[in-house]
Amino acid sequence: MGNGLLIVISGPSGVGKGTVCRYLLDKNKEISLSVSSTTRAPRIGEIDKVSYFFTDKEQFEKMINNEEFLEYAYVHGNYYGTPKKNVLEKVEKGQDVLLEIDIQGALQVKEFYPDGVFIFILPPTMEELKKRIVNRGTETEAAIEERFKTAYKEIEYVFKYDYAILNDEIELAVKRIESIIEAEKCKVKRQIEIIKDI
Ligand SMILES: Nc1nc2c(ncn2[C@@H]2O[C@H](COP(=O)(O)OP(=O)(O)O)[C@@H](O)[C@H]2O)c(=O)[nH]1
Ligand SMILES: Nc1ncnc2c1ncn2[C@@H]1O[C@H](COP(=O)(O)OP(=O)(O)O)[C@@H](O)[C@H]1O
Repeated sequence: MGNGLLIVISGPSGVGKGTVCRYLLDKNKEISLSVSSTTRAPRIGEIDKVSYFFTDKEQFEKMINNEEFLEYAYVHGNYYGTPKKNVLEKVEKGQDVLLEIDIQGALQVKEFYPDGVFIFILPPTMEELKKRIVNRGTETEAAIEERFKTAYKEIEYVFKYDYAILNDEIELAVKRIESIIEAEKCKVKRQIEIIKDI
């Protein structure tokens, strides 16, 4: 059994990463989601240990010092990190693991795991992106402005990724990601053992 896929998804705030990932995971039960730790306060509807491991700055910094993170970053005034535990073990056991993380984190993952599949989600337009952040209704006006301003800088990093997915329609975006996963699994380098056995 070869390795599973380490799928990394990034994109600006409000582009629909969370929504697209939820649809993808609902339809593909074999993909496991890496739950991140964060010092951000939970939004209404978010569940501790399911949406994120919600923690405080002191605890997070302790985890950094104990090298408990695969990667971490400071985003929009808060820490976010992928707990090391499980992710690589799962991939090595052949399981596909999904990381929904920011660009700084994705670049760290790419450094030591270049075999990952790096996907960037794009909005149809910047106007639509703004509309989505505003309509989600989870952020203060200042937080919306901060996220929107950062979005312009973030989008420039699309060129560091393997794939760009336009999130115009959720179902279409999910289908595009499923096609990428399918194609990645067909790569010769991922089928060496199967090919040898023919
Ligand atoms: N580096 C890193 N970024 C993360 C992690 N978890 C979430 N993020 C990113 O942090 C950013 C802010 O996430 P969040 O507060 O949920 O806000 P949203 O993007 O507006 O939904 C997003 O770009 C997430 O992809 C993580 O474990 N590591
Ligand atoms: N393809 C889409 N078309 C219209 N609205 C969308 C689409 N994808 C997501 N949304 C909406 O945009 C808002 C932001 O989505 P969310 O998944 O929270 O983004 P992110 O995780 O990237 O910050 C939510 O209100 C969501 O319902």
